[in-house]
Amino acid sequence: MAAKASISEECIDMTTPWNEYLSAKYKRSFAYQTVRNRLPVTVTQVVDHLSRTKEEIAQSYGEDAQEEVKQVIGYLSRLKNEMQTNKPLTPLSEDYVDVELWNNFLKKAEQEKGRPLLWFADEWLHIECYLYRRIKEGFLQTRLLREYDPFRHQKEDAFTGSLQAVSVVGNHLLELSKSKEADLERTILQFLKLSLWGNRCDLSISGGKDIAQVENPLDMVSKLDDLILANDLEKVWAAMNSVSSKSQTIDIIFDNSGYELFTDLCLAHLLIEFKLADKVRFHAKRVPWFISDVMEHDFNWILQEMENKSTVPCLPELSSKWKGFVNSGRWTFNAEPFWTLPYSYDKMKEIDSKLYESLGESKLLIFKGDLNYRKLVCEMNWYHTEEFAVALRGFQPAPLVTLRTVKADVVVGLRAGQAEEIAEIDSDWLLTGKYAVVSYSS
Ligand SMILES: O=P(O)(O)OC[C@H]1O[C@](O)(CO)[C@@H](O)[C@@H]1O
Repeated sequence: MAAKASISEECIDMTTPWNEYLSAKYKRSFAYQTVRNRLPVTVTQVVDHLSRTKEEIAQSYGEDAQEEVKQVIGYLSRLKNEMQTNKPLTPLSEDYVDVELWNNFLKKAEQEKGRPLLWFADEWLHIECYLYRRIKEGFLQTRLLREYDPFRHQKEDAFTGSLQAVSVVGNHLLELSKSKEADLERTILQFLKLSLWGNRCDLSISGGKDIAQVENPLDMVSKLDDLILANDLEKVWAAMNSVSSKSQTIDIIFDNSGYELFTDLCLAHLLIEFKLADKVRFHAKRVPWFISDVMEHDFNWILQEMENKSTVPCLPELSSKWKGFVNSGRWTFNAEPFWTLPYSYDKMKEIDSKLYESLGESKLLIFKGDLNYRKLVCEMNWYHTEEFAVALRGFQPAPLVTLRTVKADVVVGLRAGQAEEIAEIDSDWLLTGKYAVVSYSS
């Protein structure tokens, strides 16, 4: 079959049919809005940022970096054009750890479809992941900017803009961990909710605009329970509180930097302090991803930034504690390439059996955020009443939970009639992060 070129030929004026994969080919879907409007804006913002900061970049990376910035800008402009004109997805070419895996994926998809993948014809998950990986490729084509993260400044601003909320949560955490009378279950549930609602603060949904936690988060989370549409928090607590014969390791698969990362680390702190885990393994991204996702430098930066913030006394204290967790191996940081491949998690066993087996050693896997959710439920337009365990399609290396605010039009595990009731009062309910789901499966 020949690859069609124009978007108007490719796209159908309808919503996504039930039990189909989400795709920009359905014009009345969030996938379409994203590929048509939101992703080009993301690319433009990177271009603007590079143009604005090329002198600063040259100061840090050397004079030759100015030319390389121009080269990346040219590359990104061509990439945007490819997307906007529905061109075929081309193989990756630069030398990098995941190139073969990505190219195998693209080749296999082409064989199956009898044509290359197209921006407006194929699965949204694959397309959106591919865009972020191509942005990385623009930098890989340079000599000096291979490791440059064009979203780093936004991620750092997001944390600095949330300092007030960070300080409230940080003080509360220190009080609780020093208190002899803290109610373990209540405390863990509260911090699970802080980490859940921390996922509202992501830069990809806000189109990269400043997003910070400004409300008092302790007041906020106590009022939001009605907005958790599927709520397995009690089961999560039971899983954490159990003594597993396998291990006392808990894994957190990170989503965003900034305030959300801070809340995840607070939760990890309590897991160690309250002896619910003897080790917490973090999993993050190896390449700049969905604007605000955590990378190793973001993790290191937040610990350092906290150490330097002597105006907020709880932060240096927490930083020193957390650096201690890292140095003693009770916290480990991993950035496996699988997390920035396009695959949904039902494919992990086949594509990265080592990672699957390693996750299998865990007492509990905590998946943060919307994209992890999309990958868990294979990004299919399931009926909203479908069971979470069914949507996982066999992905169950260990007991797992998703802490996700709803920012894409896929959600499962609701009771009959619930989706219709919410849609009646809030037509955008799937897209704004106002609602959340906490779904557990063992
Ligand atoms: O940071 P999160 O929670 O994974 O969200 C990523 C966001 O990016 C999107 O994928 C759209 O670009 C949304 O579906 C989602 O809201």
